[in-house]
Amino acid sequence: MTAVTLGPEGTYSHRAAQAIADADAIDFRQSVTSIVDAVATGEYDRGVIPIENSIEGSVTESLDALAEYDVAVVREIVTPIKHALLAQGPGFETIASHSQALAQCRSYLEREYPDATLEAVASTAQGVEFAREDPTIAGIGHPANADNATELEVLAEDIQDQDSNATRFFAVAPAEDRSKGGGKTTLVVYPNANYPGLLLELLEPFADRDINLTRVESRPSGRRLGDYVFHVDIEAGLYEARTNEAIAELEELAEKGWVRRLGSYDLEHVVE
Ligand SMILES: O=C(O)C(=O)C[C@]1(C(=O)O)C=C[C@@H](O)C=C1
Repeated sequence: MTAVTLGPEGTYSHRAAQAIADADAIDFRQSVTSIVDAVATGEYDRGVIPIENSIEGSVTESLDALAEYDVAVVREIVTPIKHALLAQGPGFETIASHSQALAQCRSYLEREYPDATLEAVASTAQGVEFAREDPTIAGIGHPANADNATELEVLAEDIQDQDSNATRFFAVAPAEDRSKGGGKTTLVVYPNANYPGLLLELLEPFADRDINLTRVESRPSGRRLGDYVFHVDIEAGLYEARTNEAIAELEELAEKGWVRRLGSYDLEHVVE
């Protein structure tokens, strides 16, 4: 199986991807959208993208790509995120990392490096690569990025603002690999409507059947201000009658828009 994820080598996405693919069968792209695109077109069997972080919340580019492309979600992977500060030495002026990582270390950076320039780059490993090439740049990423790299020092470890920092990833697959088996299901709903109680009505079919929601996110539809697409994760599989009944009701409520079943899947924790 070939997989594609956010590169270069050494990103957290890369670490998560190793839960579903052999290390030598993983390729890299520079953005989440290009990963989802490469899976939707069948270029890869699987893609691994970050969805949500326990400190910083949704990875909005991923949600928007899931709403735009016809792909399946086939696995959820949760990993702890332990950030280190990596540089050639203490004389750096700029700290480069993924915007999510910079945000997850906000308090540490304000306290320890209030004068440093923060630069958002495509991924944590990309920032570390810049630090490897330039002594005025430090990167934030997994400490293993410094292994076998004589030019890089780990200046500080565990710099994230909460010890419990963790990120949830989805393994995405071509639409035909969509599965009904698994304890969770992801749906994307575009009601194309706006009236008092709409969101309450959309969620009631699940409450009525005792189906627990584990995530509800709204994203702008991009069509007009105040018009939303909802991302809903439920603790039930598409193999269950109650799930299909709830979705049938949801489809009636969203008759002017659409409901997409991204598939059912199981959760995997990656410890390191
Ligand atoms: O830059 C990386 O290492 C990534 O895999 C991306 C990403 C993210 O988008 O949230 C993944 C996990 C961490 O939360 C920080 C960054």
